[in-house]
Formats: sequence, C-alpha cells, structure tokens
Amino acid sequence: MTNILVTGATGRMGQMLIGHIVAHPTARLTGALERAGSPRLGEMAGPGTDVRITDDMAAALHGADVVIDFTAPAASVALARHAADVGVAHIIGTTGFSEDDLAAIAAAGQRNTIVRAGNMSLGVNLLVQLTRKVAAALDEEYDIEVIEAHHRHKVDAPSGTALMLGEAAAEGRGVALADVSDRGRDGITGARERGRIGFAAIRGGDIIGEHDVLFAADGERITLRHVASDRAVFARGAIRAALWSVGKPHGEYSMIDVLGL
Ligand SMILES: NC(=O)C1=CN([C@@H]2O[C@H](COP(=O)(O)OP(=O)(O)OC[C@H]3O[C@@H](n4cnc5c(N)ncnc54)[C@H](OP(=O)(O)O)[C@@H]3O)[C@@H](O)[C@H]2O)C=CC1
Ligand SMILES: O=C(O)C1=N[C@H](C(=O)O)C[C@H](O)C1
Repeated sequence: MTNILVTGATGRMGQMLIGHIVAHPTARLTGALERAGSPRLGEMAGPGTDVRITDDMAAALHGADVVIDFTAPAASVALARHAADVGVAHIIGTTGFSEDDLAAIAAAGQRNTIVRAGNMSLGVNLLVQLTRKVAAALDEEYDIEVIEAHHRHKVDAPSGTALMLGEAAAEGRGVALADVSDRGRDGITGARERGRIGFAAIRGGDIIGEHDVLFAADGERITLRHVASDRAVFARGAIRAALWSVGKPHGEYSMIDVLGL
C-alpha cells in the first residue's frame, strides 16, 4: 500500500483525488490538508474514509509516503521545502508558477523526488509529444498558436498545459519559448511575425480544460486537440505518478517520465 496525503483537500481536484484514492486497490489516504482558516477543518475528507481535514502540515506529512498537491503556487513552493525536509515525495499539479517559484521547486527536487506537470492526463502528455514532432517537421511557414479554454474560476493564464504545449513546439523548432512567445494580443499589434508562438485563453462556465495547437500556413491548417470532459483524467494521472514516485532517486520528473512516453 502507498500512503498518500492530499493537500488542497476541499478543492475541485482535491475532492476528485480523495474519491479515487479511497477506491484504489494499492493506495491509502492517510491525510487531507487544507490551508489554515479553512472553514472545512475537522470535517471528514470525503465518503468512505475517516480521515479528517487538518491544517497541521507536519502531522499530515508524518506517515505519508507521498503528497499530492493541486493548490496554489505559494502553497506548493512552501510544501516543496517541507516535504523535502521530511523525505515525502511530492506530486505537483498546481499551475501558474513564476520563474522564482520554479527555481525553488527545482532546488527542493535536488533533495526529494518531485513529479510536476501542468497536466497529468495521458492524453495531454501524448499531445505534448505529438506537438514536438509536428513542430520539428514543419518550417516557419506554419504559424503556431496554442488556444486553451477553461472554467470561469481559473486564476492563471496561459494554462499550465498551454505552456507545456508551447514549450514542446519551441523545442521541436529548436528555439527558446521565452524568445518567441506572443501572449495576448490587443489593439494595433502589427502583422504576425514569422516564427512566433501565440497563446490565447478563453474563460467561461464549467469548461474543464480544452487545448488546441494550431499550425496554420497558406492553404492548409493542422489542429492537434485535447478535450478533458472529466477531472478524473487528472486524478488518475496524479495517483499513477504518486505510486511511481515511491523509491525513485531524487530529482524533478514530469509525467512524460512517469508514463514512459
Ligand atoms: N496538473 C493538472 O493536471 C491539473 C492542474 N490543476 C491545477 O491545480 C490547481 C488547483 O485547481 P482546482 O482544484 O481546480 O482549484 P480549487 O481552487 O478548487 O482548489 C485549490 C485548493 O487548494 C486550497 N489551498 C490554497 N492554499 C492552500 C494552502 N496553503 N494549503 C492547503 N491548501 C490550500 C484551496 O483552499 P481555499 O479554497 O480555502 O483557498 C482549495 O481547496 C490549479 O493551479 C490548477 O490549475 C487543475 C487540474 C488539473
Ligand atoms: O485549472 C484547471 O482546471 C486546469 N488546470 C491545468 C492547466 O492549467 O493546464 C490543467 C487542466 O487543463 C485543468
């Protein structure tokens, strides 16, 4: 059995994860962490478990092999340090990190096993690999645009997935994404520059997560698309990463490593 702590336990992903862990044959829910001041502290974490929601991070980490974390950037960075201190592997699904946040997580990954991915689904990670290949096969006659759509509650843009897809496209082209990225156009922008990778974000309703990578040239367009219609795809991926991480050498891994893609 792998002992799993879920942080962000009352969130959309936290609740999805708890349901899947409770039903899993080789995973055991040992803790459910929330931020201090959460009105849900002390409540049961979900149906089928007697684990209660706590804000005591040290106690929650004790007894866990791995913590799964879909929260917010500041919370994930703080937890990366604590989890490394006590040797609990850390699965990070949170998105919206700054460069400084990513550096702090990378530092924690030198003394802990971390899996971090802006999208834990099998489908998106396959799409990442396809995007790299298609971008490598096409020249700059093909303009690359990444278009994503999410629910009205999402706080970061572009999505973590869109950035993964943009990185893959840039790698395929042999360029650095930071040098070619166009984020959000408004007003008199001028004509599109060749070689740029554009991002566009839609927010509305209850859209779970949709991503298109468009390769647009004169006379033809190719679209690679992923649609998530159930958050279960992210939860299944995160639990797979958690089981995979136990006993792995220290380092920061991705879902491409976990899935062997
Ligand atoms: N990688 C992937 O596959 C996926 C990534 N995500 C990402 O996961 C993150 C969470 O998404 P989602 O579940 O929809 O968001 P929610 O807002 O529903 O959940 C976030 C949870 O984290 C809690 N939280 C905030 N700060 C802390 C803290 N310091 N300690 C413990 N818990 C904390 C929030 O509590 P409170 O509400 O009380 O503030 C809330 O319960 C986002 O960054 C999202 O982009 C989402 C889906 C898939
Ligand atoms: O916030 C979400 O909901 C999601 N976030 C991730 C992202 O930023 O890409 C993954 C998924 O699309 C859902």
